[in-house]
Amino acid sequence: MGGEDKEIAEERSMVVDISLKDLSKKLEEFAKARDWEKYHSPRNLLLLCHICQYANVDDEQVGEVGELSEIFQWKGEVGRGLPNWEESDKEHLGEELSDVLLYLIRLSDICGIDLGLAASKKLLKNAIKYPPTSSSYSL
Ligand SMILES: Nc1ccn([C@H]2C[C@H](O)[C@@H](COP(=O)(O)OP(=O)(O)OP(=O)(O)O)O2)c(=O)n1
Repeated sequence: MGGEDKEIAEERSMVVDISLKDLSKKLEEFAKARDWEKYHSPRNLLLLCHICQYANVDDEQVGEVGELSEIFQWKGEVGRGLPNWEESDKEHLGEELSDVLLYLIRLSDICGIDLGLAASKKLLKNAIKYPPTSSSYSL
């Protein structure tokens, strides 16, 4: 089995409940195997993640958050659980959400930020700022 086939077979058999750290490691391996580490600078990753890039007038590229927004464009308000959406649309949404998550994880890793730890600390900070019994604040 070739290197690429082996990588794909491993991905298929992967457990679903994966940690941010494991994803981070997989992204590092993915970039290394393709010699893409040189492209994964913080600035490039941020651009790939969310900014519309115009290489020239005929070549418009939308960052991953842009692609995510396009899915919801013209759909109006959407109900919880996405009732009436085609399965293929839901699958597409999952892919675009994943692209955003993966670039954020890679950006964090390249910047030396432990995203799981940072997010846990932020959750705690949020809980202190907005106590559950308090009704005196409004969003
Ligand atoms: N320099 C790159 C390019 C891609 N990827 C990975 C991370 C993303 O999860 C995915 C993004 O791939 P594409 O740029 O091909 O984007 P899409 O999959 O969204 O394709 P398209 O824009 O054609 O819908 O590939 C990466 O790590 N580093």
